Amino acid sequence: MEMTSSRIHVSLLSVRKKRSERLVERNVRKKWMMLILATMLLLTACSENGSSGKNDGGQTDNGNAASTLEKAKEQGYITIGFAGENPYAYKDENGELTGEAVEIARTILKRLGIEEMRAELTEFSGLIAGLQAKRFDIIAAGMFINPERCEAVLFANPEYSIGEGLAVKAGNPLNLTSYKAIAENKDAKVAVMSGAVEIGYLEASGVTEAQMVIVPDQDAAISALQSGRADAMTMTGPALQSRLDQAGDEGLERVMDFEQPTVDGNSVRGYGASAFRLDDVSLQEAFNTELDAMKENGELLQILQQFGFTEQELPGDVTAPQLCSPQA
Ligand SMILES: CC1=N[C@H](C(=O)O)[C@@H](O)CN1
Repeated sequence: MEMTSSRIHVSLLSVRKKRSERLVERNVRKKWMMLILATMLLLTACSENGSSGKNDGGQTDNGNAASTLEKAKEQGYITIGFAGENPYAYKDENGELTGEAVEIARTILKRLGIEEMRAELTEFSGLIAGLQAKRFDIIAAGMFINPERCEAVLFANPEYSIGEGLAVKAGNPLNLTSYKAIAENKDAKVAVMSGAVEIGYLEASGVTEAQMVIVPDQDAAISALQSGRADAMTMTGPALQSRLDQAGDEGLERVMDFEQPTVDGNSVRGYGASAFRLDDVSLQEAFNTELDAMKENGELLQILQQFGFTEQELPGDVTAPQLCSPQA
């Protein structure tokens, strides 16, 4: 009897042991399943956050917690990058930030619920890098839209359109009336701002690197002309006129019969716009909606006119996607 009871006890023990082993196995399996599931979820989240955010049409802001637009609304301000170039974006004699790009952006941002605009002065050639590095959230400098820049930033639609200008010493001693004329006189030197589209236009016209005096900003361009380091300076027509007016130097003059440059047989008329980071699609779309309304109701022209632009300089129906396309 005793024998039987001890056998029963042993067999009960072994049944319990097996049951507890099965329980442990089941728990281990469950933990593995949960681990695999968590890894899969983590990988999916990482791949979504890691997407480039590049605007390839219809894509929204990437999976970051809050978009730049939402953050700006929440904090009540947004920072713009500008290059101190009259009449696009500059500080006036009272130290107030203004210019066509600034006032258009200010009006639109207010309508988007962003009351305050802060500003970061940056050399023109550093604007795109500054935007990408998040030193500011918008470039408001009247920057021209072109396919190369569209690879790096997301442009709003253009707010104005303009041609180029050339200034020389009074009397135009070297008879420089076009970029081609500069190219043909290898002794002639032209001052041009670093990072500006004019460098490409000059190259396309045959002007060599040695003929270009590359300067960091437009003040340095006029200084180069005044000091004789350059025989000419080039920049957009309105920027050129504003520099000449400000300098009031009788020793300089604007070339009135300047022949606008062409690249590949096409006129290089520039279209200026605000620009955002590539993944700030919601900000760009909201900005464009307000800009369209301002084109329609005449407000855009009113702002442009305050800075010397006329109806001729309105951008018409030209859009950023058209100007970003290499065939444009
Ligand atoms: C308003 C402006 N446009 C040209 C550009 O976008 O490169 C340059 O002339 C710099 N300033």
